[in-house]
Amino acid sequence: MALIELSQLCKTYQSGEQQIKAVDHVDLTIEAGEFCVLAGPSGSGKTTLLNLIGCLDEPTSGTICLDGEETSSRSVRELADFRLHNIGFIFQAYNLIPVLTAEENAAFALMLLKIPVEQRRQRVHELFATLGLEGLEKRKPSDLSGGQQQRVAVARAMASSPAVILADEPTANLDSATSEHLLEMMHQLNQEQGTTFVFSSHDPLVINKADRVIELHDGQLRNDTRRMA
Ligand SMILES: Nc1ncnc2c1ncn2[C@@H]1O[C@H](COP(=O)(O)OP(=O)(O)OP(=O)(O)O)[C@@H](O)[C@H]1O
Repeated sequence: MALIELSQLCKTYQSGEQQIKAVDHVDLTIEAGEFCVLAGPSGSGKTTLLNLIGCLDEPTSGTICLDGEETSSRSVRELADFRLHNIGFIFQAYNLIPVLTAEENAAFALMLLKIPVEQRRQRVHELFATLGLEGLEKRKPSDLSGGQQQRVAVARAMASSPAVILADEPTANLDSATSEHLLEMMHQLNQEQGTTFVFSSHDPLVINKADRVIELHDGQLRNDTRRMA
């Protein structure tokens, strides 16, 4: 069974008199364990599609099946619960909570999942070691560099070991060395833990690292290329 199955998916925005087809009849299947990127020029619908997959937005028409179940059959509460248990989201602007420390931000989903405090600390400790964030646990986001904030956002997305991580332009605000390091860590998590990654990006670094490149153009799926390992 496919992890993500999109069928004739559409999202149309109304902008004044104009209708914008941000996602236009997309059929797409993503299996568990894939490391893939939604590529395409600015405005091609990458973020919109990622938000639809992540249940952060609702389609105008068409269906989204996650783990065999249609999202439209779930209530808002069930969707939020599904998201909490199964999906990690890395936002382009990190979206860390400014009043919380790095470790509190990373443990946020674990807190919502009511994981005991010692287990939360242990998990965040492991992730911070993997992501090279040791010593930064007590810092607030404003006292971290862009790359460090991005890695805290990755730790937050990884903390509950979700089946899938959706990452919107994860390298957009990072220098190339930091981007490469981050991608290498994500690839390692994909290989070792089987976590599915879906990126949106037009960064060649991300596109070259992905095992599958799904190209969008004006909201439509143009090309879908798999690379042999
Ligand atoms: N909330 C919105 N209201 C109206 N139009 C929108 C909205 N969100 C996105 N759009 C439009 O939908 C289209 C797709 O936008 P989207 O952000 O998904 O593209 P993208 O490929 O992620 O672009 P970028 O690479 O610049 O982030 C664009 O024409 C955009 O202007």
